[in-house]
Amino acid sequence: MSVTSDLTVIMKQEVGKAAAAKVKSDSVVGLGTGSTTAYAIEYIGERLRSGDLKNIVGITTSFQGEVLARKYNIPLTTLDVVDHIDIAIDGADEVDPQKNLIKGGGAAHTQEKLVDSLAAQFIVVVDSNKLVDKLGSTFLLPVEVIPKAVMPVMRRLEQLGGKPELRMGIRKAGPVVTDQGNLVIDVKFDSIDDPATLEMTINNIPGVLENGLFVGVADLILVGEIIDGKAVVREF
Ligand SMILES: O=C[C@H](O)[C@H](O)[C@H](O)COP(=O)(O)O
Repeated sequence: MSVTSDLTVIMKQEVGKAAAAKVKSDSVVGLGTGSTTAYAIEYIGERLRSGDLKNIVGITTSFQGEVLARKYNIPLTTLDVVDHIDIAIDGADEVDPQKNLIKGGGAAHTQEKLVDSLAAQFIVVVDSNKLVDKLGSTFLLPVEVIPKAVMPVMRRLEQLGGKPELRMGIRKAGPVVTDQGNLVIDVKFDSIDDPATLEMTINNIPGVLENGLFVGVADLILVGEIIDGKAVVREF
């Protein structure tokens, strides 16, 4: 492992721990997806085990989250059963200064948007590499589509100025299939000037289930940074 990736892991751990510390007893907790949230789930599990945290239930946003929650003995519920979520913790692929996000690097953005947007408080956990001045600068925008809609949606995304490509699996011959059984188109936009409009425009294309723009959803961003060789967590 390189020095850079070692530091990234430390930033992710610290920010995950800081988010887990914000969970209160007797609450419903949205559990996001990804390598940073995985640390938050682990630390929530540790707090439950030590007795520092009591009587919480989690709502997961992916198969990955479900496996981790079970591993750390976090009781789970669903949105069929509860009518509110007190706090949700989730990662992001890009965060802009207005707290708008691109998510979906793990193809989980559809369930994530459902859970994160229902939470009374949505906390985002990222390392400092995820901060951008403008969304779309470093990351492609993920769009989940039903399989039959791939070609028409790609053509429409091109008309909107994007360069779409179907997400292919790593060590899998074929496309990535989401937890809902759909496919993901990743789109490069040269400049996302109006994320709110783009989010709505893409979601209006027939066959699109959800895209990875999260505009006006996040309440608090926790950023893991390395300052003078030490990991610190900054909030905004
Ligand atoms: O679909 C995946 C999610 O949106 C993740 O929360 C996002 O990709 C960030 O993941 P990580 O913390 O692994 O960078």
